[in-house]
Amino acid sequence: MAIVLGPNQYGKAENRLVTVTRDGAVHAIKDLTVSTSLRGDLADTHLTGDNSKVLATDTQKNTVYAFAKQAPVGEIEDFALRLGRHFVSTQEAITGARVLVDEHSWQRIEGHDHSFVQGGNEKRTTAVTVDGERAWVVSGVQDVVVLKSTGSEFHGFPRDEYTTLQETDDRILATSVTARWRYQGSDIDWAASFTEIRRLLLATFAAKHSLSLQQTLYAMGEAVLRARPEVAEVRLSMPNKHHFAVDLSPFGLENDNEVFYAADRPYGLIEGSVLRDDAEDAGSAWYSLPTF
Ligand SMILES: O=c1[nH]c(=O)c2[nH]c(=O)[nH]c2[nH]1
Repeated sequence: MAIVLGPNQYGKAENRLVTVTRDGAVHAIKDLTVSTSLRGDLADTHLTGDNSKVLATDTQKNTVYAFAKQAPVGEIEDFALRLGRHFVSTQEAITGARVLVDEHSWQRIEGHDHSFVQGGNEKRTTAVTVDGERAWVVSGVQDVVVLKSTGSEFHGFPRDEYTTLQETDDRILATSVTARWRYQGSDIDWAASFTEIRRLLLATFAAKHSLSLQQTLYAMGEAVLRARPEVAEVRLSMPNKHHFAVDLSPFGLENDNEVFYAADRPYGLIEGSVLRDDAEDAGSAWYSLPTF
């Protein structure tokens, strides 16, 4: 038996980067969390401690900030591609890079040139994988909390000796959508694509009469794939944020689907992928991404 080194990568995780673009008195900000990971001929440092091929994680961090100064950050996909290609093309031992960027949302305070309000927890995300000459882009949106107060049913499920859930033809449906979509190619109008995909996801959640959150999940992915040829696959992770109608009968009151207990845990967790059956292969696009 021999013991060998398996897959490995290393980098600087969660660099917090904020840029201010000064267009006269009117400023724009970008608030990003950037993680870099490099792969390649890295056995020496693991086996002997020889670091001659190890571009320090501190250097990777510095590169993120220097790149933000040297050219406009632009769309997160472009920024991640620039960084990933830089590491692979300038370090002989480095054959692959993974760059994750989360963009935190800020909105201008109405009428103000340089004051902003944070737009909640929602994040726009990208995960760029560079492997030699090839690159994969998986972008997404995280923690988009949505709720519909009707248009959702759940019934027809099996009843065994442990089943207590009542069937319902009218319930609240609420979830926090995390979606990631894999692009085919990298010559894409990232901003327009993101805006439209986010709109399609929300419009479908709202419009689809739901018989299960699973059905809603599939419909959301399908809507994106039907409308956006640049997307090969959509992965969705959607916690079912249960809202239970409160039993008001002890107080002599009827609850006509108006008063709910919003449970925070446990929650159903519905996850799935919707994809084209002729999509180009995913390579290492999803490798070590925090999706199922
Ligand atoms: O949309 C739903 N899907 C389920 O699988 C499920 N299970 C459950 O208890 N409630 C729900 N709702």
